[in-house]
Amino acid sequence: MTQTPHAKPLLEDYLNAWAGNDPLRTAVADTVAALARATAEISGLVAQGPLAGDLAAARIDKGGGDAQKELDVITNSLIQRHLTSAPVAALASEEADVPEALTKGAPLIVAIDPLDGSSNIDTNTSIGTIFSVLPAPANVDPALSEAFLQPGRAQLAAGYAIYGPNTALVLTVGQGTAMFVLDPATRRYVLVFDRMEVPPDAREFAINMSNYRHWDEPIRLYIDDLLKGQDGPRDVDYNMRWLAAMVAEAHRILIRGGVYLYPSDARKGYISGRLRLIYEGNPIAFLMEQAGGAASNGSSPILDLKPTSLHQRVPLVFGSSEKVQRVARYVAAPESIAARSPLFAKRGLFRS
Ligand SMILES: O=P(O)(O)OC[C@H]1O[C@](O)(COP(=O)(O)O)[C@@H](O)[C@@H]1O
Ligand SMILES: [Mg+2]
Ligand SMILES: [Mg+2]
Repeated sequence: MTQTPHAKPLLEDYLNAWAGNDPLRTAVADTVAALARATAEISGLVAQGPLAGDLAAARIDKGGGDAQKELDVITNSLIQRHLTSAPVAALASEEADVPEALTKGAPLIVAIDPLDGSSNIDTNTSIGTIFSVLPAPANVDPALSEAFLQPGRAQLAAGYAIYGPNTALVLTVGQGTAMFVLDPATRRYVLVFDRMEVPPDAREFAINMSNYRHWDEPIRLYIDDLLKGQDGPRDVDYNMRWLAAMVAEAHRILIRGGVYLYPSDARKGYISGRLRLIYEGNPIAFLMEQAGGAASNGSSPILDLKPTSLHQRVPLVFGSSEKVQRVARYVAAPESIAARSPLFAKRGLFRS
């Protein structure tokens, strides 16, 4: 007798099992399913590359490193179109100054980075989409920016799609971080990992080293100590990666561990780093915490921050919790770092 292989759960199965008969959860499940359909369509477009036109063509340069590309605009309107049939009252996007009103009276609002890693579009390297699902607040018009100024802990779901050699969707609805892969044959997302866990002891860091001279002293000292490898306080050699798309770094860290840093620096426009709190920092932080990792602005957990404006930037450190905590110790103790002598370089606070 031949055995029928167990069908692998689809994203919809996972969402339905989680939602049960709960109306709010069902709304979240429907919204995530709509976002997933949007990312599957984006994946098809990205796979065509230059055959789909000049997706990297420049649109407007908004400054602070945010040059808008053709694909930023296309993905933004595509996601908006998919969300019109979901229970979403308003959509905020990196690509729009103010939120867009969608379905009146709907219980949810969504914030997105429709295309993360725009500088990778024409190089055939990984890019992604990031999303954050929040409750529509009771007393504020959901289409106002104020509606989105909720701490990351209020998120009901968050995730990203990564368009790499395969397309994966990584999601949390607050019961761990799950990973789905888009089956190219069926165009459905299939569950691959139910509960991802950031491996605690990877020896990899991700930071844009070209900004070294612009960083504050604690970040320079932290990275200096990693670079010293076996001869320094960490006692082991580290490897460095920089993929220029945060989703790709987050994906690697969820699978292999390590730490990502985009700190504030002295360049014009980078006083609070580069990443946006509401639709980049918060969803990634939720995914990291749900996978046993952590995310901070160098001192406080990202999810505890109360946003003050829709497109607010935030210094961002995420990955294994032990590494995120160590960065915070460097940031909290600049005097002792400045005071340390070569004698103490291999012992004490910075070795722990
Ligand atoms: O070019 P830089 O400064 O290293 O920045 C790379 C960073 O910028 C980002 O691409 C910003 O995202 P967008 O492409 O959505 O603007 C991050 O994902 C990435 O980590
Ligand atoms: Mg981005
Ligand atoms: Mg973007």
